[in-house]
Formats: sequence, structure tokens, C-alpha cells
Amino acid sequence: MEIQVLDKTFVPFISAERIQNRLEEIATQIERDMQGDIPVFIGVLNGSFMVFSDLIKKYKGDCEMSFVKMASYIGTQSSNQVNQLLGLDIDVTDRTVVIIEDIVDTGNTLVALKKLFDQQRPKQVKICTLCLKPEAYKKDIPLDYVAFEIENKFIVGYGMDYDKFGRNIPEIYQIKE
Ligand SMILES: O=P(O)(O)OC[C@H]1O[C@H](OP(=O)(O)OP(=O)(O)O)[C@H](O)[C@@H]1O
Ligand SMILES: Nc1nc2[nH]cnc2c(=O)[nH]1
Repeated sequence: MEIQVLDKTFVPFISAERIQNRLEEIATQIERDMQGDIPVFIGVLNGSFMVFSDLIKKYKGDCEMSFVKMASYIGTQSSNQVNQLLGLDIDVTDRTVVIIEDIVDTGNTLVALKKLFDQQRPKQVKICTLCLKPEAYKKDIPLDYVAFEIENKFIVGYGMDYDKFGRNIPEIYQIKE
């Protein structure tokens, strides 16, 4: 069923069930990769709040967590300028950091995040994203955990907004063109 968010129409794209199944697999993969390390999960607000919450509930090992807040998108377009709105409140020196994103698109946000974390000399920084748009992503930062590779079209729901609306939709919708 199509939905309307503000002036745009969206069609169903990734169901809540598919999201949960992939997050289960990724949580298991991260646990296996940690090899005794206690990771610090970092959620990138606002968009990652749902994926962060669901993923961390599926992670069985010990972990710490915190959030940073970055913003680059205006409407359906990347602004090419990433602003840090809320900084890091945890010392990640010598720690394994797992950054959790809802989506990697141009990668501009990721570059800003990587810079922010590398300043603190962590042991390693792993990147986890629910969605990746491979056609749009032209940066060379490797992505460690990708739940869904998607085409280069705007999506909404499951934490992701269109002009501040639609974040509360429990599954992902794609723009109808
Ligand atoms: O790879 P990029 O082109 O940088 O796009 C990805 C970023 O865009 C969205 O955030 P946004 O800036 O819209 O802020 P939000 O999380 O508050 O929605 C999303 O949550 C990612 O952080
Ligand atoms: N809501 C939303 N935010 C994004 N940020 C980068 N790409 C997207 C997208 O497709 N949808």
C-alpha cells in the first residue's frame, strides 16, 4: 500500500520482518568479530535510533553505548555539509568502536564521523549501516556490516525522515517516481 509523507508518495520497500532478520544476522556477526573485546556502540542521531535500539537488543555480549548527532540532509538532498550537533561524551581511546548508521548515501557523514573518532585513537572503528546506496557512495572508508544494499532512491521510515516526518513508520518505504 502506498503512503503519503508531506507532498511525496512512497511505496513499501523493506518489511519490518526482513529488517529484524538481517539485524539478527548482523548482531551475531559482530559478536563473532569482537573476539573478547567489549565494543562501544555509537548511534548516529537522529536517523539511527530505531536500528540502534533493535540491533543492540539482539547483541548478547557485554557492550557500552553512546550517541553523536550529525545532520547533512535537507529534504531529499544531501547538503554536502555535515554539522556535528552533539559530540562524543565517552573516551574511546584504545576501544573498539562500532558506529551504527541508518543509511550511508554520499558518505559525507561517514567521513566526518571517521575524522571525529580517529582523533581519539581508538583501537579500531567498525562501520555498521542498515542501508547502503552503492551507486552514491564514492568514499574509500570500508563498511564492515551492511544489512541492505539499495538503489539510489530516497527512502523513509524506520528512523529515516522526509523533512522531519516519517521517522515513526516501522518499516522502510521508497519514493515513488
Ligand atoms: O552518506 P550521507 O549522504 O552523508 O547521508 C547519510 C546520513 O543522512 C542521514 O542523516 P541526516 O543528515 O538526514 O540527519 P538525521 O539522521 O537527523 O536524519 C542519515 O541518518 C545519515 O547519517
Ligand atoms: N530519509 C533519508 N535520509 C537519507 N540520508 C541519506 N540518504 C537518505 C535517504 O534515502 N532517506
